Amino acid sequence: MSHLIIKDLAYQYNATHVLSELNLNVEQDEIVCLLGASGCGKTTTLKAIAGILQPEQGYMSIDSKVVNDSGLFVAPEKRNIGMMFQDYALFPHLTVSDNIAFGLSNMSKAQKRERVDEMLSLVKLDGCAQRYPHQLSGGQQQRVAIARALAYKPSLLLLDEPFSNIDTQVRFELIADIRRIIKAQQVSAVFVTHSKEEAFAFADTLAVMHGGKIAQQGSPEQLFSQPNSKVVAEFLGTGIYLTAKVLTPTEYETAFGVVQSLTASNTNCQQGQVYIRPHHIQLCEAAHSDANSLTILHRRFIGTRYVYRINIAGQECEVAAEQDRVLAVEQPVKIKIMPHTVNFFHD
Ligand SMILES: Nc1ncnc2c1ncn2[C@@H]1O[C@H](COP(=O)(O)OP(=O)(O)OP(=O)(O)O)[C@@H](O)[C@H]1O
Repeated sequence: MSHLIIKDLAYQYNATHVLSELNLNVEQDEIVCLLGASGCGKTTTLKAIAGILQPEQGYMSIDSKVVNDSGLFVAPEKRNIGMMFQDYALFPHLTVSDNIAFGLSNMSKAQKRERVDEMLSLVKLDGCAQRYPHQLSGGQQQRVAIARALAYKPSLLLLDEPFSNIDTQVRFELIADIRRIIKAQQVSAVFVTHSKEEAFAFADTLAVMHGGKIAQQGSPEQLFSQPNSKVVAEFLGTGIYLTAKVLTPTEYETAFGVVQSLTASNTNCQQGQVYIRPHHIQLCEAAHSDANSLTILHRRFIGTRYVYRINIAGQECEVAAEQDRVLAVEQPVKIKIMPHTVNFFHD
């Protein structure tokens, strides 16, 4: 049985539908990331889960307890949810220790101290109990925020862009740490970001939102290699579309040769488009310029190698060259599409 179940959720702001027919499942101990373009409804979904917003319709249960249904709405404070937001939201006038203890009611002083010490050790801030938030780095403040959110053992944790204020250099270290902390506490979590890199690093499962719904939910690998729509394919990474004719379940004819797929498609369509990601395209030198060759528009050094900007079928993309060869701008080149699990979308 899933820990969080959302069925057919709808919400509107001032008669504008923001969420409609939204379905989402979060398993016990699972971290699900809501991912999507700005304004697609991620924060609204979190607020609906928290009970800060009352949905127009829909069913929702948390840990087998129904919190939303027709004629039923459970108040936020009765949902046993922990929250963590991008701006830390720590109380500036309280010490780290008092911030963590803030939500702990119905506990003796000794129990509170024990729980705070346990949380400080979990987030590796043992020596910082008496400091104030302004005496901590951004990453340390987020560790306090997660300690506070987890201190009263919530049933579900909601995180809204918790890493967006953190310096890029330490961000991925913090992401790995907070993931470890959440896993150690065996709590289910819903995390919101617009960064797919953060989503890949933090979540077990991604749920890509589009048009107020979940367009697809699955593992990062599944969504990246088998997107169910162009929206999901494009959101998870750049690529180009090539007009394609289905020759066999594993072969697609394009203007750049036959593209081999490593998995068989079960489409009945003959005609459509294949979405090719840059890392499946290889550039090779062309002896001379002809109708089938392309031209390098720009060359960029990225530390370990060069990437080249070319225009393929009217779409610009950056691709790597064969082996370690260095190619020149305006040099004629050909492309080779490597065999891979091809994403085919019918017309
Ligand atoms: N209080 C509000 N009143 C009216 N419209 C709102 C309100 N809050 C959000 N919206 C609108 O609802 C839509 C969804 O907003 P939401 O904040 O959920 O998106 P989001 O996916 O979290 O975006 P972002 O990634 O930019 O934070 C947007 O079009 C937004 O302008």
